[in-house]
Amino acid sequence: MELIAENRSFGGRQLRYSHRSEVLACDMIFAVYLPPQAEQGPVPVLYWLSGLTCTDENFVTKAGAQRYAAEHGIAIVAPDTSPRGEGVADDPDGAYDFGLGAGFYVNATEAPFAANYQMYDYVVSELPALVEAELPLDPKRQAISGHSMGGHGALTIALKNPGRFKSVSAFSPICSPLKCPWGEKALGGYLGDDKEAWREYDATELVARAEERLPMLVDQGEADDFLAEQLKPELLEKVGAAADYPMAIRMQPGYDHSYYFIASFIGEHIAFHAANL
Ligand SMILES: N[C@@H](CCC(=O)N[C@@H](CSC=O)C(=O)NCC(=O)O)C(=O)O
Repeated sequence: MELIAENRSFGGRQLRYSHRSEVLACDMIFAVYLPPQAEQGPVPVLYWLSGLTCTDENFVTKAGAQRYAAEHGIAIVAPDTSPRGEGVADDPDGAYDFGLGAGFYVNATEAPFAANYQMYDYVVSELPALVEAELPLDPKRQAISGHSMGGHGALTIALKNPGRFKSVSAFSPICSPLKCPWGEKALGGYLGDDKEAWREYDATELVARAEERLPMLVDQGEADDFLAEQLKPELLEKVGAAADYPMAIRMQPGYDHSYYFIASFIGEHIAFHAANL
């Protein structure tokens, strides 16, 4: 991997790398924040998955997470949200909710997307192996979080990999892609018409059959324009209660879907992960 940008931040380093992804069959860019504690030895790591239209940069420049990551001695790895580059298939109409910037953290099986859109394997396997080999990260202390499409990614990846993460959190996650327009479009496009395959990437389905009980924190703004149609935290809450899965779902009055919301609570999310790492 090649270092392409570096900025000192809260005593640590905000880094940006490019690399060739074999899994995605394209060049990729990702961001890493290393707290000052990483100078002394391996530190725990939080993976952050961003939402629709984002690159690795939205979270890094807007969330204000570095202050809290430095305070708690946690590294943050923030990948891009889809494969990139010439030849990578996109939404035929250039829509923002499918294709580039909208990989949904699944392994596509449908042509032409299957050639590059393997974001689940990229986030679960290829990227962690790369950063663990090159940077002072402790693979035994991992957590995962994300926003909207990335909240769906964080919840599903944590639930599908018991024993891997110490905690999971999400801001405004798409709680059931099986039951919302964003999810129906993306899972249909990447996985085809067989909804059995979709169930493997739906947090409500995965909570219902989960064996592990992972500390889980979800924040959702009550003034979020996407809340009723796309996000539906009530579905996650209902299945969590039925499965006796302990989760904190906090409705936050007045907050919308933006990074102003994320920046307001990212400190609490990082403290939550720090307490479990
Ligand atoms: N219509 C909007 C939708 C894009 C949007 O709101 N993206 C969110 C994530 S939504 C769910 O995954 C986001 O994080 N945007 C980036 C940002 O920096 O705010 C549009 O295209 O404008």
